[in-house]
Amino acid sequence: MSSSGSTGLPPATGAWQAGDPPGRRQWFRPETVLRLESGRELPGVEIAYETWGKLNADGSNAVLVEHALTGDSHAAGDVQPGHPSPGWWDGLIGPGKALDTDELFVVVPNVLGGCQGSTGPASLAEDGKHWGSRFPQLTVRDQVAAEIALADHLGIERWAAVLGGSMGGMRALEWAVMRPERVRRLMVLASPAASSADQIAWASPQIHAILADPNWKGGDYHEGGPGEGPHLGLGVARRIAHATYRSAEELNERFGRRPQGEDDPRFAVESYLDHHADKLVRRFDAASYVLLTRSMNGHDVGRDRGGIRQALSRVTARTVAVGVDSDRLYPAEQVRELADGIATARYAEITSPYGHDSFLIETEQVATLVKELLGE
Ligand SMILES: CC(=O)SCCNC(=O)CCNC(=O)[C@H](O)C(C)(C)COP(=O)(O)OP(=O)(O)OC[C@H]1O[C@@H](n2cnc3c(N)ncnc32)[C@H](O)[C@@H]1OP(=O)(O)O
Ligand SMILES: N[C@@H](CCO)C(=O)O
Repeated sequence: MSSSGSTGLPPATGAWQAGDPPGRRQWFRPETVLRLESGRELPGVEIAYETWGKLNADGSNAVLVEHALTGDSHAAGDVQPGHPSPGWWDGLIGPGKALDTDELFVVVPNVLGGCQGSTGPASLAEDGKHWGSRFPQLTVRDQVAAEIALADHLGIERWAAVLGGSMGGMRALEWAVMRPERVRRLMVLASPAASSADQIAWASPQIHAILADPNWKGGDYHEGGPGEGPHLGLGVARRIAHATYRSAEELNERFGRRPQGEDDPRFAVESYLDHHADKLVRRFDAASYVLLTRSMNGHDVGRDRGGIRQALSRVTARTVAVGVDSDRLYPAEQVRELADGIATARYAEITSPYGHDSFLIETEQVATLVKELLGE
């Protein structure tokens, strides 16, 4: 069982918490200390991950799926008594599905710095106390470095495919740049080669909302136990973020100017954002949210590699970069530019009213693209 302790949250409804049955989760603990891009060292790393299917004899059927900001290793569902637990890419992973687990060995790690089993600010450090503010800032490359150690541990020399959306797309792309020889195919969904000023700007009020919450306590709130975190700040952050994850057209069409109810003074769209905020604070740690958001802000494949073009020229994987026509956070044009920079890439576009979240919602379109890529 992981040494990850309380995430400082109210009781979770859907996500794994210390004390819950681990389900199909497994933990990998590298024997060596992880040396970070910053020069700092991170000891006691644990990576939680889940797998579906079986690795074949020559190790050629392994697929890595990288989750987005608030996702986790539970990409495909399973049902345990008392713990029915759907996965966030259920429609894509399973027997006979686009990622056919009768044929493929699908691996989904929880990102390093996250709060769903892998080591992060809410985990216990070697002194038995929560890392809290002492947890070092990570880069996307640090997160991939931990996953490279996991791949070594699992005996996977080369992934048949690495796929990810949004923050997961950043890790997928870094894999293909850092270890081109280990990535045969690559799918990057709704994700850029480098975070833009606009994306960093939207992240800024989210981070400040959490830091301004008196329960943030400089990042050292975890000792208070569940219920003591900066939930108000995290909820505000989620409201801002969730609005950027959907398109203006969808929100206007779906909610209009409708009030939530006769006795409820909120607009329906406000109630909708409140609901998503409430759900997130019950399943996610605010310090992980801040850390991962900063990792995304720092994402730039061109850093210390002679620029983006130079970095992308390293990629040898058969690549599809997928934009969403209604994505206002990671605009399709930015994803097209990414595809243009990779000699072995093509660009594809999801047509949807749902904005950035379409990579989680438009299962049929994503499935078609996945099948095409795996057939190449
Ligand atoms: C098991 C887990 O926890 S999964 C963890 C991993 N999760 C992830 O990786 C992604 C996180 N989730 C998300 O990003 C989003 O929830 C998505 C993209 C999956 C949601 O996509 P959609 O299916 O389009 O859902 P949508 O945004 O319409 O939200 C539906 C919810 O809003 C609620 N809702 C709709 N209108 C309103 C309203 N006016 N007031 C209040 N609530 C409302 C619905 O009741 C529904 O609630 P529920 O999810 O608790 O059942
Ligand atoms: N809804 C997604 C969007 C982030 O890309 C998430 O919460 O992870």
